[in-house]
Amino acid sequence: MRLGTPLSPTAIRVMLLGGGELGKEVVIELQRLGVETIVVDRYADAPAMQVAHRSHVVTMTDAAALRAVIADERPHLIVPEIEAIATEVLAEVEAAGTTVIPTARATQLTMNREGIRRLAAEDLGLTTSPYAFAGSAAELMEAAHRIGLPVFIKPVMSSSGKGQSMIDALEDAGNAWAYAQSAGRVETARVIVEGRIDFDFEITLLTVRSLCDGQVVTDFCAPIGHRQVKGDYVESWQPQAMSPAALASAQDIGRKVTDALGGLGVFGVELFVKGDQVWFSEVSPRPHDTGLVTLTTQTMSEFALHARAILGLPIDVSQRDVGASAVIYGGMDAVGIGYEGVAEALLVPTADLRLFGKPESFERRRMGVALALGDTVNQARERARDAAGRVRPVSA
Ligand SMILES: Nc1ncnc2c1ncn2[C@@H]1O[C@H](COP(=O)(O)OP(=O)(O)OP(=O)(O)O)[C@@H](O)[C@H]1O
Ligand SMILES: NCC(=O)N[C@@H]1O[C@H](COP(=O)([O-])[O-])[C@@H](O)[C@H]1O
Ligand SMILES: [Mg+2]
Repeated sequence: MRLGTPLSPTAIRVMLLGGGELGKEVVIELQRLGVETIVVDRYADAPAMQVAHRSHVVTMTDAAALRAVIADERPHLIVPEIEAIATEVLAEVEAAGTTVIPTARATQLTMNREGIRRLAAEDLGLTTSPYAFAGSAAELMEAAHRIGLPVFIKPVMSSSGKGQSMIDALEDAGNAWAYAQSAGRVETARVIVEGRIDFDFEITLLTVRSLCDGQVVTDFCAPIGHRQVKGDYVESWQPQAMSPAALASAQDIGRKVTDALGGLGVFGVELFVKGDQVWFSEVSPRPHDTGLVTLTTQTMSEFALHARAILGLPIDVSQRDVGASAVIYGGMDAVGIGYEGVAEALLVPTADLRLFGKPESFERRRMGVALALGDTVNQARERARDAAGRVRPVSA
C-alpha cells in the first residue's frame, strides 16, 4: 500500500471502530506514518479520539448509523477496536471493497463467543473448557448441572469480564443469568456456560499476521502472563516462563486459530496452561489489553505491530526487556477526575505511565496503566504494582 499525506487526496484513511486505550496507541502509531485517522465510539472524547484527525460519536451496534458514518468517511481500512459493533455492516462494506481488519468474518466470529468457540472446538478440534450455550435461566442451570460445577457464565457478547460470574452452587444460576443480562456490552439473551479449567497460569500469545514479500507470514511474541480479577486483567508481564512443549502447543493453537480467521494484524490468543497442557480460551482479532506491557518490553509494541501489519509493512516481534504492567482503576464514579502521585510513581526505577484521558471514571473502569522493567519478572511486577499504587485518582 502506498502511504500518502493526511488530509490530502493521497491520504490513506483508517477508521477505528472503538476508541479506548488500545485504539489510542494504534492511532498514535498510524499518525507517525502519516495515516489519516478517524475514530468512532459510543461517547465523546474517547481516548483515541483525542489523538485522531477526526471523530464521530455513533451507536456502533446500530447498523444504519454505522453504515452512514462509513459512507460519509470512505475509509480505506476499518479497524474494529471493541466487542460491540453491528458486524453485518462490516461484511457489507468488505463485499463492496473496503478492507476490514483482520476480516469481516473474523470480527463476526469473535464478537460472539458462540462463533469463536464453535470454530475452535468443533471445526479446528482445539482443546477448550467444556461448554454449552443457554438462552434462559433454566437452560443455564441444566447446562451447569451437565458440565459440572464450578462453571463460568458469560454473556456471548461482552469483554473485560462484563456480566461474567462463576457459580459453585446450582441455586446461584438465576443470579448469574440476571447478572449476565444486565452487564454485557450488548443486550443479547444468550450466555456461554464453561467448566472451570484448573490452570497453573494463563497467557496471551500475541500472534501477528503480516506481509513479507507479498506472502502472509505468522510471528509470535514472547508469551505474556497475566492475572485477572473479576474477569478483568489487573497485571501482566512478559515473558511468562513455560515448558518448551507448552510453548510449542500454544504456538500451534495460535497458528491454527489465526489461519482460520485470516487477514492481517495482531491477534491476542488467550490460553490456559497446566504443565505441558494448553487450552484455548478465546482470541481478540486486534491488540489485547494484557499486551499493554509490550509498550515497554518490545522493540515494537503490539500497537506498532498492528499498525505496520495492517498497512502491509514489515514487522519485528522481538522482546528487548523483561517487564510488567499494572492497571490503575478509577476507584470512583466521577467526571473529569485528577491524578495525584504521578511524580512519585515515576520515581520507581524504570517506571512509565499511560493515563488514558477517559472523560468519566467509574469504580472499576481502567483509567491508566503503569509499566516497569526488571532483571526478573518478579522485580518488574513489583515495580509496576508499586508505581500503579502511587497514582491516586481524585475527584475534581
Ligand atoms: N473456563 C474458565 N476456566 C478458568 N478460568 C476462566 C474460565 N473462563 C474465564 N476464566 C477467567 O476469567 C478471565 C476472563 O474470561 P474471558 O477472557 O473469557 O472474559 P472477557 O470478558 O472476554 O475478558 P477480556 O475481554 O478481558 O479478554 C480469564 O482470563 C480467566 O482468568
Ligand atoms: N478487554 C478488552 C479491552 O480492554 N478493550 C479496551 O477497553 C476499551 C473500553 O474501555 P471502557 O469500557 O472503559 O470504555 C476498548 O475501547 C478497548 O480499548
Ligand atoms: Mg479474555
